[in-house]
Amino acid sequence: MQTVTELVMLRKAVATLRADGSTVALVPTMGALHEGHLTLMREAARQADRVVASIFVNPKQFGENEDLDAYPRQLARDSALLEEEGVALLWAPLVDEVYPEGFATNVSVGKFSEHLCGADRPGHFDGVATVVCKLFNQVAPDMAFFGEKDWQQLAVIRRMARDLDLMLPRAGAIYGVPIVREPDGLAMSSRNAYLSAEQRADAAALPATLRKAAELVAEGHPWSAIASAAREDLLESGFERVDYLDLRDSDSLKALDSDNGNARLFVAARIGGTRLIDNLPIRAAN
Ligand SMILES: Nc1ncnc2c1ncn2[C@@H]1O[C@H](COP(=O)(O)OP(=O)(O)OP(=O)(O)O)[C@@H](O)[C@H]1O
Ligand SMILES: CC(C)(CO)[C@@H](O)C(=O)[O-]
Ligand code: BAL
Repeated sequence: MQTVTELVMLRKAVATLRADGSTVALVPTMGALHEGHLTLMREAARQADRVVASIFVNPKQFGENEDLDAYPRQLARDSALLEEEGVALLWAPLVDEVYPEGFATNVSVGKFSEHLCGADRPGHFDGVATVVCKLFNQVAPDMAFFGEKDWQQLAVIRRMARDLDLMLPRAGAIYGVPIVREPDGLAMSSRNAYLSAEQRADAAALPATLRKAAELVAEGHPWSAIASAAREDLLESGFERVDYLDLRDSDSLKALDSDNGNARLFVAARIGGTRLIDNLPIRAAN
C-alpha cells in the first residue's frame, strides 16, 4: 500500500492505479479504524478493482466545544490494518494541505443538514459536505462507500453529489453499507473508545431501546407514547441526555408519527459526555 500526504502525489498515484483500466473506489474515514470501517473496505474491494482509503480528521465538521483535539489518531495502526485489507492507496493529508491559507468555500446542503444531528451540531454537515466534495474532486473515484450508521450523512452526501453533478458515474455510485454492530448490538464507532467499562455496558441500551421501539411502531402503537417510554428507558439505563429520538422517512428524512412502509428510527444520546448515534428501519422489526 502506498501512502500519500500531498495532492500532487495523490493525483499521480491514482493515475498509476488507473493505468491498466482499473476502477477505483474511495472510502473516506477519520481513522481510528474498527471492523465497521474494514467492512467498508471489503465492500469497496468487491465492487472496484482498486480501493483508495482516506484518513483525515476534518476540523470543519467539529463544533467549538467538540472533541477535535481528543479524537483518536493512530495512523501507524490504521495503515497496518488497511494494508492487511489489500487497500492500494492511503490518502492521509495534513490540515494545511486540505485547507490552505485563504480557503473560503463552504458546501451547504440545506434542509438535509438542519434537523437530527444538524440541530445539535450546527455547521457539522457543511463541514462534512465541504470535505467530501473535495475528496471526490481530489481522488475522482468511480464510486464511494459510506456507513449507514451515519444515515443522515449519507443522505447529505447523495444530495450534494446529485445537486452539484459531481463526477461520479451515477448517483448509485455512492454506496451505503449496513451498520456493523458489537455482539451486544452497539453500533461500532471510533467514539466508543471514550466509554468506561460501565458506560460501555450501559450503552447496549441504545440499540435495545431502538429495537423495542421499532417493534411497537410496527405493531401500530402511537409514536408519542413509544417515544416518551423509550426516552425514559435510556435515561434509566445510564444515558444522561437524549438529543433526539425521531421517527422519519428513510429517504426524505421527513418526520412521521406512524410507519409509512419506509420509516426509520433515529437516535442520538449522551453517556458520560460521549454522544452516540444509531438508526433502525421499522421493517427490521416486522
Ligand atoms: N459501525 C459501523 N458500521 C458501518 N459503517 C460505519 C460504522 N462506523 C463507522 N462507519 C462508517 O465509516 C466511515 C468513516 O466513519 P468515521 O471515521 O467517522 O468512524 P466512526 O466510527 O463513525 O467515528 P465516530 O465515532 O466519529 O462517529 C463513515 O462512512 C461511517 O458511516
Ligand atoms: C465522511 C467523513 C470521512 C468526512 O470527514 C466523516 O464524516 C466520517 O468519517 O464519517
Ligand atoms: N462519523 C461521523 C463523523 C463525525 O461524527 O464527525
